Amino acid sequence: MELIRGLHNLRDRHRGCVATIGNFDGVHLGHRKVLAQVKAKAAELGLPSVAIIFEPQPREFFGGDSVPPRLTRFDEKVRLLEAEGVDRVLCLTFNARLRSMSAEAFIDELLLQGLAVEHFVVGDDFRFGCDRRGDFDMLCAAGERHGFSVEGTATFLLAGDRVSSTRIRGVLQQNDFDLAAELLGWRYAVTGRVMHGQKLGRQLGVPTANVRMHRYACPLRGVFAVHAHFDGRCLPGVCNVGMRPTVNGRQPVLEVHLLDYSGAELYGRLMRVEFLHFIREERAFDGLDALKTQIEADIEHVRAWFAQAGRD
Ligand SMILES: Cc1cc2nc3c(=O)[nH]c(=O)nc-3n(C[C@H](O)[C@H](O)[C@H](O)COP(=O)(O)O)c2cc1C
Ligand SMILES: Nc1ncnc2c1ncn2[C@@H]1O[C@H](COP(=O)(O)OP(=O)(O)O)[C@@H](O)[C@H]1O
Repeated sequence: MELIRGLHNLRDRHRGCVATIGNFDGVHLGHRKVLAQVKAKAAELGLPSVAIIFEPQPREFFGGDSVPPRLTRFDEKVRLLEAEGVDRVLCLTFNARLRSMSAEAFIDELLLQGLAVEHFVVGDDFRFGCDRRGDFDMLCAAGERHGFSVEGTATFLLAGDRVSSTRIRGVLQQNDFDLAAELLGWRYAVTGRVMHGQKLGRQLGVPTANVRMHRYACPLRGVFAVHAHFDGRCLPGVCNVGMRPTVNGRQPVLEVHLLDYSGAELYGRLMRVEFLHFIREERAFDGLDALKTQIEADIEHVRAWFAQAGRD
């Protein structure tokens, strides 16, 4: 798989392909259907398949309060797209320039000059270009003029509803990790480097690996039973995702206490934290003693859950 960062890195050899475009946050089953359509057509035409994505995602560029939490960071998204067998990922930087690009320029610079697409797969509700003026009909008309075909994607349903990143965020917020895994095609996890915290954990007798999160973080809050993957190992743990009101935390953190771990320092390791089961909401405690008592109870709760679920 080839990752192309930005329109300016397109070369002549990238011309001629079957492409699709979107945020692909989560690379869920709906996305996979679209990618399967792209790959099938690419195979038929003997051309490479290309997924065009944005970084940041457009709503993150516009900012404000309504920015949805991410299901996948950029590198995870690219890894999942690669696993789906896409030949190329073209990542467009969503900035002021791209934002103000007209729909006509979008077709001309990206689809015609840049990629010379022969077939374009896109949802029939897809909007593009400055102020979202471009739509499916405009793409079809451009296709007829310039000799590329355009194909709409069918809505993909599972358990009666459309599979979408928004639906999956909602399912995760309800802590239904099994349904989320079905919709995603993978078990929801957050991956990041273990960084230094306030060193309070060890003092409390409960060391916690603090995992760096994406700035548009994670849709979850609370205490969970998790599997932590690092260095090719998978260990059970208890995880808190939240603001840590008891110690006046300022921003959301994700921290994992590994049950029965006494190995090497974890700082700097890449850790993947898979969510299995919701335990409770985060709370503000009246001091560290009360917090410590609760965390000890959480650890017992999680041990009992693993024992009953037979999952560790
Ligand atoms: C299982 C678990 C549950 C936690 N629950 C809460 C909570 O309800 N409220 C809170 O303020 N902090 C909670 N914490 C976070 C602790 O405040 C945190 O682990 C402690 O401050 C250590 O931070 P450090 O890793 O930066 O040293 C929890 C931590 C763990 C491991
Ligand atoms: N069972 C464990 N679970 C998580 N981290 C552990 C465990 N045992 C030792 N550690 C180490 O302790 C560190 C966390 O200790 P802590 O006092 O909470 O420091 P910090 O505030 O820097 O996270 C981890 O990054 C890891 O290197």
